[in-house]
Amino acid sequence: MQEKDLGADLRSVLITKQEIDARLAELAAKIDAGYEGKDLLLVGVLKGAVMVMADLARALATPVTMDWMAISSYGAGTQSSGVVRILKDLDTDIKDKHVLIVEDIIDSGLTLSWLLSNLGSREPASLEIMTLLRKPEAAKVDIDVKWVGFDIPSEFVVGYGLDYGEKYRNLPFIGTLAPHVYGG
Ligand SMILES: O=P(O)(O)OC[C@H]1O[C@H](OP(=O)(O)OP(=O)(O)O)[C@H](O)[C@@H]1O
Ligand code: HPA
Repeated sequence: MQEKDLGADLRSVLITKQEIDARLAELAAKIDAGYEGKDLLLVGVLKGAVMVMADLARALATPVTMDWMAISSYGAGTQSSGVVRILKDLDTDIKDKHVLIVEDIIDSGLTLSWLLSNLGSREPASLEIMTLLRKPEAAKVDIDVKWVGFDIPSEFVVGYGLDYGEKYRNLPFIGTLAPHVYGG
C-alpha cells in the first residue's frame, strides 16, 4: 500500500519510509561505533521487529549474528494483557556475548522489562536495547534504552512490522489507525 492510498482503516502517516530509512542509517552508525572490534548478536523480538531487524542489520557495518525470540503480551487488541509468554526461545546460548535487543516498539514497557531480566539472567557480556519507536508510557518503567528511533505519542500505530489483529505489518511506513477500526 502506498502512502497516498491510506484506505479507510488508517487515519494518518506518522513516520514515512524515508524518515525510517534515514533514522536507521543514523542509529546504525552509532551502533557500529559502540561495538567496534566486538562480535554482536542481534536479538529480534518477533513478529513486530522483523522489518526493523532486517533494515538495521543491513545498515550496520559491524558483522552480526542474528537470533529471534517470540514473546507475546498483546492478544488481538490494543491493550497489553499484562502477561508475557515465550512463544519461541533463542536458539543461541548468549553467555559472554554482546547482545543487542532489537524491538519495534516500547509501549507500556512490560515486554522489555520482562525480556531484560530474562536475558540478563543468561549472563551476556553486555545487553543493550534498540527500539524503533517509544511511547511516553515507557518512561514510567525504569528501562535503560540505549538507541531510540522515534519518540511517538500515545496512539496505536501500525505498519513496518506493527500489527492490529495481525494486519498492516507490511505497510512500509508507520501509520495511526482510524478509531472506528479498534473502537476508539
Ligand atoms: O511495551 P509493551 O506494552 O510491552 O509493548 C511492546 C510489545 O508489543 C508488541 O508485541 P506483541 O506482543 O503485539 O507481538 P507481535 O510483535 O507479534 O505483534 C511489540 O512488538 C513489542 O514487543
Ligand atoms: O501501538 C502499537 N501498535 C501495534 N502493536 C503494539 N504493541 C504495543 N503497542 C503497539
